[in-house]
Amino acid sequence: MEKEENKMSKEIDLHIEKQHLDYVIKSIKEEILNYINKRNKITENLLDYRKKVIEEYKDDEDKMIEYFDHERFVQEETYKTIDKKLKEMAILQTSPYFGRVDFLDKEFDEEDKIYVGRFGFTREEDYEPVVVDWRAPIASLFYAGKLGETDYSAPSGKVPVDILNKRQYVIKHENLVGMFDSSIDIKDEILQMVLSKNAEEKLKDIIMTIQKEQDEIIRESKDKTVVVDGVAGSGKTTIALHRVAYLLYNYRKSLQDKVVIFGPNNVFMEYISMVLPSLGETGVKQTTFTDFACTLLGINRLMDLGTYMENIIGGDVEFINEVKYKTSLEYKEKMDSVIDEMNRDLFKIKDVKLAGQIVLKEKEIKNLFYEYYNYMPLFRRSKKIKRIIFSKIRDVRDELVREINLEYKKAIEKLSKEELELEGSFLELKRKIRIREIVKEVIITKKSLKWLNSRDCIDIYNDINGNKELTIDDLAPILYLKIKLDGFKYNEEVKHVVIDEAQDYSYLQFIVIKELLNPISMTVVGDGNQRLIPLEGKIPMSSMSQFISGLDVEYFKLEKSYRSTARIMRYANKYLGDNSIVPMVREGRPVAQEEYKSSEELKELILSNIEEIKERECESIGIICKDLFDARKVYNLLKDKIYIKLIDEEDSIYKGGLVIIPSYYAKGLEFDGIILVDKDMDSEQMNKIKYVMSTRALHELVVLKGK
Ligand SMILES: Nc1ncnc2c1ncn2[C@@H]1O[C@H](COP(=O)(O)OP(=O)(O)OP(=O)(O)O)[C@@H](O)[C@H]1O
Repeated sequence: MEKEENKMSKEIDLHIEKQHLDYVIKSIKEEILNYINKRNKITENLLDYRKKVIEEYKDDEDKMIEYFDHERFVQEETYKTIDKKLKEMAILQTSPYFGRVDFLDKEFDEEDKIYVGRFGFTREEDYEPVVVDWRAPIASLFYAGKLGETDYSAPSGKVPVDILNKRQYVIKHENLVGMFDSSIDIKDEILQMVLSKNAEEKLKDIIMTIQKEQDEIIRESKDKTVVVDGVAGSGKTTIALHRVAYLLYNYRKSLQDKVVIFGPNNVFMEYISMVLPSLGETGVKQTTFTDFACTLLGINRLMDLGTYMENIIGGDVEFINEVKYKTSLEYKEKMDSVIDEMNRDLFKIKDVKLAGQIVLKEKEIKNLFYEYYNYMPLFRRSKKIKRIIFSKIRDVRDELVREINLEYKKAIEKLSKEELELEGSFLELKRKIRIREIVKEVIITKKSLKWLNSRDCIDIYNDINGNKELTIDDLAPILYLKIKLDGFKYNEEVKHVVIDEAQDYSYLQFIVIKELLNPISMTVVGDGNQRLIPLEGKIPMSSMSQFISGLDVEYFKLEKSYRSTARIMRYANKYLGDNSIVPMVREGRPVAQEEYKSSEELKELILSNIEEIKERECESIGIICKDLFDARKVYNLLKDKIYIKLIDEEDSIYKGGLVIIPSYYAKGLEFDGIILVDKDMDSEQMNKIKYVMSTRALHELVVLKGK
């Protein structure tokens, strides 16, 4: 009986939900028409107005040009908003929402409910939203842990509520395909479904299944700098991008076009390029530190990432030691001491003379350098002081010329008419010669001021660096010199900076980003265990607040991987000497381990494993080798047997399917199945690489070990 009743009530519920969905979709469709009409109206109005203007100003070309400029601006601005709204509604129309929260508003003692979707939707004549944007403050109730008493942060302050129920929907092509109620964790069932799917070519958004610990980071206040240390696959990149979407939605006026994202390489930048557009956000600058710095510095020759990583992975001791040194705090101190020394000694200050006359005394110049303009960066100061000296030289020159002219005037005044006829032109010539001499003296004095010329910071750095080929580690120190010596500034306003794979950043990289871009806050995500670049001591990102001032830093940890199965994570953890139990959503197949003795055996093993993995419906398979040298060898073994793509340079684009990739380009990417070619001895460095390699796998991991 009870069962019957339950079934009945479920059916009624489903019916009500279906009706609600129909209502929402109908409303969206009406609103779309409404907006299209609006668009047409605006075009009509603009055309009418244009006609009038053409009539009025037909003889005034300037006015016409001015009008068309203005019209284009008005059109662009109005269409931008309307088009954005239309795009959002077109997406909402097929799947308007994915969640619902029923709650008691404790302030008004009133029951209420919200439907949460990818974008917000309110009918034009209404105030109450039909669908609430997932980024709106109240939508946080959907992502908050359990049912019961809690609150959310509204602009007016915290609002206490009692969550009564949460429901999650799967809506596809306007149809309600599934519906789940939950009293504990609403997202479990859907999460299982999402995670068991195959990897896609590009990273995707996770708005339907954001977890509580992730949501807290995404919704952290805009002035907080969040530093997230999370295991591989815990969603760090995804969270960072969702945080950007969240911040832009809630603080659009102050943040639009003022967010910069730094990623590790261009393969990765391409891989993440769809997340923000799918969340309706454009205009976010996405770059790598290398591209950013090289453009600013005008550097076009730099050791490429491949060669750099090969040197490290190949165990080039001298190179590795240099990397360690250049990324250390000690190197920053070295730059500081170079700057101090230049401040003290670069300019050998002396009296400036013109035609034997002192223009400016050494003491006066020193005073300008070390007292009056001491607050300025050295080369800005020297330029300023040079301008002052030049102007003083001009004064002295003018005075000397004035004296000569006066002397000449007096001399000719003394002459009689006859004498003037005889000597006048001679005296004039003499005057001109003397003036010319003064001009020559001015040129000499100006030339003698070479000691005041500033030096190019890249040249200064090349001297320090022994003119070696520049690598990525040299970019931050050069920028640092430019900031401190030239007073170099970035010419666009930036309010928020995201740094992904931040475990690889050096002290100076963080410092330079902060000083150049001067953001109010940052989102910094990384995983100490994935640092492939050698390092002495702790990774800088974990102590950011100690060496960077002016940021309100909050540290977070994420320990659950959503990418890999529990078995893959347990296997990968062994490379770190970590046997901790990993809480995981799915157990997965066992990790396969096989040995090979020759290239021929390796080839056969790879081919048979590809077959098997494909049979289990994995679509993307990555064969990961430690470096490019190995990757090329494996590629040559396979290329005549199967269609396979080698990712061998930073500009290669990953498009899913079957690829061979060196470990350092695979950072941040993921594949349904991974075949890990392991032919090296275990060392701390190699183990980290193997950790990165194995954690790229979602469902299957095969390790082929060379004997
Ligand atoms: N809450 C979630 N719901 C569904 N999928 C999720 C969730 N969190 C993360 N994922 C998925 O887990 C995978 C890993 O996410 P992501 O690449 O952001 O992790 P990461 O921590 O940056 O990894 P890595 O350290 O390897 O760079 C992605 O496929 C992402 O979509």
